[in-house]
Amino acid sequence: MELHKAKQALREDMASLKRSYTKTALLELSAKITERLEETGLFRQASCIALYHALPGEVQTAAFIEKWHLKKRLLLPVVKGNDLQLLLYAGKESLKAGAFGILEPTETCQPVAENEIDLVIVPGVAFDRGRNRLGRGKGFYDRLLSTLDVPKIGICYDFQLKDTIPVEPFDRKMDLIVTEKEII
Ligand SMILES: Nc1nc2c(c(=O)[nH]1)N(C=O)[C@@H](CNc1ccc(C(=O)N[C@@H](CCC(=O)O)C(=O)O)cc1)CN2
Ligand SMILES: Nc1ncnc2c1ncn2[C@@H]1O[C@H](COP(=O)(O)OP(=O)(O)OP(=O)(O)O)[C@@H](O)[C@H]1O
Repeated sequence: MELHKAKQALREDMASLKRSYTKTALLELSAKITERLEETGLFRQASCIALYHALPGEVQTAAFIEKWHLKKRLLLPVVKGNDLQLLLYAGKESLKAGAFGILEPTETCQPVAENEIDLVIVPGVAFDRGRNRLGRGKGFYDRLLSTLDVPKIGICYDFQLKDTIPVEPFDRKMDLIVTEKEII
């Protein structure tokens, strides 16, 4: 299927672009991105926020999570079969490496009712100016977001932001995209 191939090609382009940045450079950009995120009304007004623990190459969130987790309720995803479950983050000791090596909350962490979630912060491989998102191609976030009627903010590096990306009917648009250079 053409669209599928175009998505795959874009994922490969992004992977090689990311390799041209050092870990330190990406950490500095991540700090700028999360500073901008903190200034948005959606973030300031939210008290219960679903976030993610980053993989290398994604916008890094570890410092941000530590900064905010005593001030707001933060949820992190756990891969359960084909779905993501969101559990309440309860400090570093409550995390362990799960599917794909991502730090995930353990079983001791509490689930939170969907209607209590105020905001979802979403990772992505690429985004576009129409606020579309391209993920890793497993549909985890597409499925999660299709059942959550909650504002979504995509965070990415400026080099991950394209004019347009391939979109399929099940892809969910973001309400906002935050990069180190702009908010869309
Ligand atoms: N930080 C972070 N957490 C997340 C996601 C994410 O994209 N980023 N997810 C969003 O879905 C879920 C996990 N899904 C993932 C899906 C694929 C890969 C991954 O590494 N894929 C490899 C290919 C490996 C394979 O095919 O087995 C790759 O992309 O190179 C990682 C996470 C939940 N947590
Ligand atoms: N709401 C949904 N319900 C069931 N399956 C879905 C849904 N959304 C997407 N999928 C399936 O997930 C697969 C992957 O979709 P896509 O390539 O858009 O993933 P992605 O958005 O890049 O990845 P991810 O959401 O994991 O970050 C698609 O083939 C599609 O069949």
